[in-house]
Amino acid sequence: MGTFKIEGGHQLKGSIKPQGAKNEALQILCAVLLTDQKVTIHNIPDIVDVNKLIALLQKLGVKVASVGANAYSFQADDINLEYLESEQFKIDGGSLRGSIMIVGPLLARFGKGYIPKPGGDKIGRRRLDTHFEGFIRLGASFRYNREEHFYGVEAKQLTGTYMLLDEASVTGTANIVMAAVLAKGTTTIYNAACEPYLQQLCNMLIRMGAEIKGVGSNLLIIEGVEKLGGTTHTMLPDMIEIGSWIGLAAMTKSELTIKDVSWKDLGQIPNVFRKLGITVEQKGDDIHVPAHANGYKIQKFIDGSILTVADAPWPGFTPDLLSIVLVIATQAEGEVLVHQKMFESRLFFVDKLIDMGAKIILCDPHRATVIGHNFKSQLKATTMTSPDIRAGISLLIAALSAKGTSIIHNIEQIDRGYERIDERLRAIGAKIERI
Ligand SMILES: CC(=O)N[C@H]1[C@@H](OP(=O)(O)OP(=O)(O)OC[C@H]2O[C@@H](n3ccc(=O)[nH]c3=O)[C@H](O)[C@@H]2O)O[C@H](CO)[C@@H](O)[C@@H]1O
Ligand SMILES: C=C(OP(=O)(O)O)C(=O)O
Repeated sequence: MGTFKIEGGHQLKGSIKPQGAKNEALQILCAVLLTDQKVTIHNIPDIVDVNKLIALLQKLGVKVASVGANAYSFQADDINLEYLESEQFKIDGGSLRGSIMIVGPLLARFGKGYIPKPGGDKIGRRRLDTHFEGFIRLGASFRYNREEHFYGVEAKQLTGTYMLLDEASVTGTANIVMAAVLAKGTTTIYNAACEPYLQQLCNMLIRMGAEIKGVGSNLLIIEGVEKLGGTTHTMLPDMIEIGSWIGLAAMTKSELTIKDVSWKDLGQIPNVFRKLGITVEQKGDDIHVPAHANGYKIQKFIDGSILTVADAPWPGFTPDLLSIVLVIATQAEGEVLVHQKMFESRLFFVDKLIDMGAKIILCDPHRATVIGHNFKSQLKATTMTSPDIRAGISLLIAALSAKGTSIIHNIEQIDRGYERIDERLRAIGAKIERI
């Protein structure tokens, strides 16, 4: 178990460039299975989950070559389907969430897709019904081995159809889209997720020869094609990292510039932080957060009632930033209700913040009320364990703002989604060590 030692209470300064988006990378990497041609991908984040997926693709027979910093080419022209039936695949496929998205491309191109129960954060129930119901609608047969938690779909030929997804699942939509692009006829997907991750995936598939209408909306119409070809793709900056750095700047009263953020793809993110009282300035395509020497004040709703920040499928606010909202609210002036609607076990980490002196009432597994200190009382350093990726980064931000030296264990959770985080934070003045 890896550990960070963090000396808190220091102001940071400078600029930080976000990595390529983790959740986009996991979709895009699976899409290379849809063609026997070469696909070159730039701005791939060097993080544990993405590297695990690349290793899995290699074991499947995909030829992977480094073509520069954070850039690789992939060629899936000699796929080894036997790996899918190996014991090793059960270990590899079960070690991250993103592996679930190899199923759609494999099913569409090779007639079968298998996957063990995927890993990822333990943040509540994470069902896969949307994925498999979609494949079944396209004509696949489905089986599930309950003892081994092993899923399988098979079909000689997928056939386009109309489907209304039971929920706007991000990875579910990606998986179904990747199956439908090679199905026979027209597939209409209503209640599709439309996060920038998915827009990027659809645009890449279109460049590979797919016919997709409605990109960016919750109604996708896909005309199946026989074959897809190669392309080049560049990942967007990671919007969750961008939100994390806005929070980090505010909590540590630091002036930070977040470089090349792709403002047009940030949706509600800048405004939600503004509602928390944080100044988020647009400078070209950068975000500038000035030092909040006098703190920041949470806004109220027009009628004077307490602000609620809740998650929702895009263009709603992403659930992956709610843990960060929660931690920065602990030092704001005012109160906020954080409502995590999607996941039922993502707020339990507030215990650790309460230990550090934060005023938080966990109302139920989905809702926490935070009463900010307005920097009148500093959080106290402590020893903690990171339960999941976003709680992990939130605890790290809390530790950087706290008085004294904190220890965070289980930092593998943070490394799964944040590239060389200790090194990058040290470059802006953070006192953080990997021990
Ligand atoms: C690898 C990857 O891309 N992971 C992301 C992906 O996970 P993932 O694709 O696994 O998440 P889903 O979009 O399937 O669902 C997330 C949760 O929200 C619930 N739900 C979803 C949609 C909906 O309309 N109503 C509803 O209640 C689901 O039951 C589930 O509990 O999307 C999540 C939601 O943005 C993010 O937290 C994850 O970081
Ligand atoms: C929940 C997340 O990731 P995953 O879906 O990979 O567990 C996340 O990125 O916040």
